[in-house]
Amino acid sequence: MAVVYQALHRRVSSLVCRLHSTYVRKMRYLNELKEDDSLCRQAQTSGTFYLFHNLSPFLQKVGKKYLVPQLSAAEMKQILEKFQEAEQWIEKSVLIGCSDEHRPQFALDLGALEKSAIESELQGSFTDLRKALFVVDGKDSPLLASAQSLLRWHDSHQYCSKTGQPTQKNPAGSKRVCHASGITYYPQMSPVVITLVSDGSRCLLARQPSFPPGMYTALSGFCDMGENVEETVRREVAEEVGLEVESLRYSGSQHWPFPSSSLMIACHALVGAQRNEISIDSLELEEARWFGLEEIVEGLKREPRSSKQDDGSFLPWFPPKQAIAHHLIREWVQQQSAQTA
Ligand SMILES: NC(=O)c1ccc[n+]([C@@H]2O[C@H](COP(=O)([O-])OP(=O)(O)OC[C@H]3O[C@@H](n4cnc5c(N)ncnc54)[C@H](O)[C@@H]3O)[C@@H](O)[C@H]2O)c1
Ligand SMILES: [Mg+2]
Repeated sequence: MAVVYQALHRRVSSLVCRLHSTYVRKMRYLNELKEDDSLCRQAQTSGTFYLFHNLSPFLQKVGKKYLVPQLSAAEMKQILEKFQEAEQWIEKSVLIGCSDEHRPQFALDLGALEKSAIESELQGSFTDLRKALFVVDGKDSPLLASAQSLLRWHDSHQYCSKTGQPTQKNPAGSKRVCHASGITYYPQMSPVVITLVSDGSRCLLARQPSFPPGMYTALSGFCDMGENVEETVRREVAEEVGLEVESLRYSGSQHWPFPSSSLMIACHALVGAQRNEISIDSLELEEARWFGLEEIVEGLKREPRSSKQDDGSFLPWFPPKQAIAHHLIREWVQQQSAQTA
């Protein structure tokens, strides 16, 4: 009876869904896959798979382009049959999206297999995510970033933190359950604010000692428990550069996979033009300083490689367009240019 009811429910849902836009249908379908384990198991057999090896995504270089191949379940089966360690591989996959035609997309980490053997079988290479995000087509970057974050979360949540017993993932990978304690764990992200501080005519960028030479970016910091976004912005700016924010404006947000999974919340903040003396927290920052419009415009044109000078020093350059810091800096340029026009 339950099976008949479920089938009927799906049929009614699909009829209702046809009345909705492609986007709404897609989101409803993905949600169903997360909630309905048998539907998700079926979907695995008709889905496509993005591959990772110890969290590095699989890429194929074709000419000058780096492609992110998606393999069908049949192709996966054919390849993985050759590897003993790959038994029950499909159960380890996690749902990461679906095409407009409702072909589900999964991600799978093949870290249990020998990397070079699987690379030669697949004719491509597993590439560090920090490199991969910046060489693949723009539409593939967010997918790789969120897939890696989800795979990382599963890898580090295999045991219940209360009982120490193994946790089990659902087929979609949208949660893990400890059957001993009954606790359900959901994938987690850390909220982080990123703030471009301006004093009205200049903006403030900083460097941490671990940054590549010459790179400056906006101030960032993890939200503390109980804080709202405004409080984190004010605290981080006070802690890191000793300034008091007078007003702030939300700009946008981005999922960021480094060092694990963060939700970057980007804001513009204003400090008083008379109260703009920087005093840096030298435990976190190596340098922080004000940049004028011209210097920012020049810096945006520069690439890391072209920033090195003959004497070995580096001219300032800023994060690439894949990072939300880049958009904050561009927005500031537009705003300043409009003011001075
Ligand atoms: N996408 C972008 O444009 C962009 C730009 C700048 C920074 N970021 C990201 O923002 C993140 C945070 O910036 P930050 O390093 O200046 O933060 P931060 O100023 O809060 O300092 C980091 C320190 O905070 C502590 N901390 C508190 N909660 C933490 C948590 N949940 N996870 C890890 N550490 C925690 C740790 O001691 C850590 O060393 C960085 O990891 C970086 O990857 C992204
Ligand atoms: Mg910081």
